[in-house]
Amino acid sequence: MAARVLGRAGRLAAVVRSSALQLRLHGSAGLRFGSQASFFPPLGDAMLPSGSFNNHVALITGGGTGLGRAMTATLSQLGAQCIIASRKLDILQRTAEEISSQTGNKVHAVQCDVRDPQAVSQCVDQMEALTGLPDVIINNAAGNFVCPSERLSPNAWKTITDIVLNGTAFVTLELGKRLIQNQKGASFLAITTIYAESGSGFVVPSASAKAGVEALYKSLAAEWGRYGHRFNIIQPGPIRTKGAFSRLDPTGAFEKATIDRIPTGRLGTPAEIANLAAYVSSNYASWMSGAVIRFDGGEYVSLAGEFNELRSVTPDQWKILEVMIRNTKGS
Ligand SMILES: CCCCCCCCC/C=C/C=C/C(=O)SCCNC(=O)CCNC(=O)[C@H](O)C(C)(C)COP(=O)(O)OP(=O)(O)OC[C@H]1O[C@@H](n2cnc3c(N)ncnc32)[C@H](O)[C@@H]1OP(=O)(O)O
Ligand SMILES: NC(=O)C1=CN([C@@H]2O[C@H](COP(=O)(O)OP(=O)(O)OC[C@H]3O[C@@H](n4cnc5c(N)ncnc54)[C@H](OP(=O)(O)O)[C@@H]3O)[C@@H](O)[C@H]2O)C=CC1
Repeated sequence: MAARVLGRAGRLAAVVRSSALQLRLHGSAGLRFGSQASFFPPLGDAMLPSGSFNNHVALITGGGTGLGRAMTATLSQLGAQCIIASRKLDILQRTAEEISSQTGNKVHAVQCDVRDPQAVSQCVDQMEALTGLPDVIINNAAGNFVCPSERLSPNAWKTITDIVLNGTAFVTLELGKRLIQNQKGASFLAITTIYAESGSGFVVPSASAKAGVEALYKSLAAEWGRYGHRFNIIQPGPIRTKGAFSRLDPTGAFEKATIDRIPTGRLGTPAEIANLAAYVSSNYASWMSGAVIRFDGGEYVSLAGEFNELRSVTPDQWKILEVMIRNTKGS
């Protein structure tokens, strides 16, 4: 009897080993990762009641493209007057016109390189003249690319950390000081990433800078509540944008493996993060400050758990593994 069980167990161990190998080579074995996505359909409509941002002014850095554009569209649809700011004025203007014509609410385009504190100050001057100081600030602008750290030049390091950490700090401090002077409250939101928490090889300047942004926002949440300011952080998982995917997965080789490890079986969508950003920035979230919200379909915990690859073990294989485990006597 024992020999029979051990024989079956040996065969099963070979099957399990070979499944794990297949999984590593081809991305899926046993349970099909990805089929579960049908349980988690992305919804595209604005979630908050219409008019939630009436009489609100929102500044979105990097609002001309990708996730910033989606956040701008949602806030504008909900009644906000938006200002989008980044380096490329032509792209900003095109986005501003498209969104304004769809929502009927004005979107202003303001050129600003967030690495330059003087440019940031001028951008805020321009904004004050156009709309007055904002109620909502979303620090979304970023730069990134995958690169082995030993290939990074000092200027490559400086470029990313200047956009992400210094840029966020310059925008936040400039607006914070003026808001305080005017005794006006505001919601500040920073878009970071899940690896701000874990760190990650091959995007080390971005990981370091995003971790700094999180420390900045958590610190100011504690310090500036007394001025009526809330500070929150959203850590997105992978959401397809040209800006991110062309610099982080230029050949598309990692997309399938990425989706396979996401428990909800799919990438996020710009509209989903826009809804979350709108909620966090709205008065419905007026008690939320200092929060770090991971929004990644479960990717972070999936990457973290040492045994998570056992998802590829089938129910029949589990029966045999259980027998093997139960038959173990002593240590
Ligand atoms: C599904 C598959 C998985 C993939 C997706 C998973 C995503 C999950 C987590 C995602 C996190 C995402 C975080 C993000 O931040 S994405 C945002 C990406 N968007 C952008 O980066 C937009 C803006 N970017 C840019 O403008 C440029 O890319 C830039 C390089 C960041 C800045 O441009 P600019 O100021 O013009 O700088 P340059 O003069 O071109 O370069 C400055 C120095 O950097 C060096 N350098 C540039 N590119 C590279 C590279 N690819 N490798 C190495 N070094 C690089 C450049 O050489 C300069 O240094 P110097 O030569 O020493 O002067
Ligand atoms: N997409 C994803 O999977 C994920 C994205 N994120 C984060 O989401 C945010 C948006 O990224 P995403 O939409 O994907 O990528 P995009 O490249 O579309 O967005 C980045 C924006 O930052 C602006 N920007 C870059 N450098 C500067 C600068 N020096 N001054 C002002 N603006 C600048 C760019 O505009 P311009 O070139 O005109 O300056 C661009 O609009 C980023 O913070 C990113 O780190 C985090 C995790 C996952």
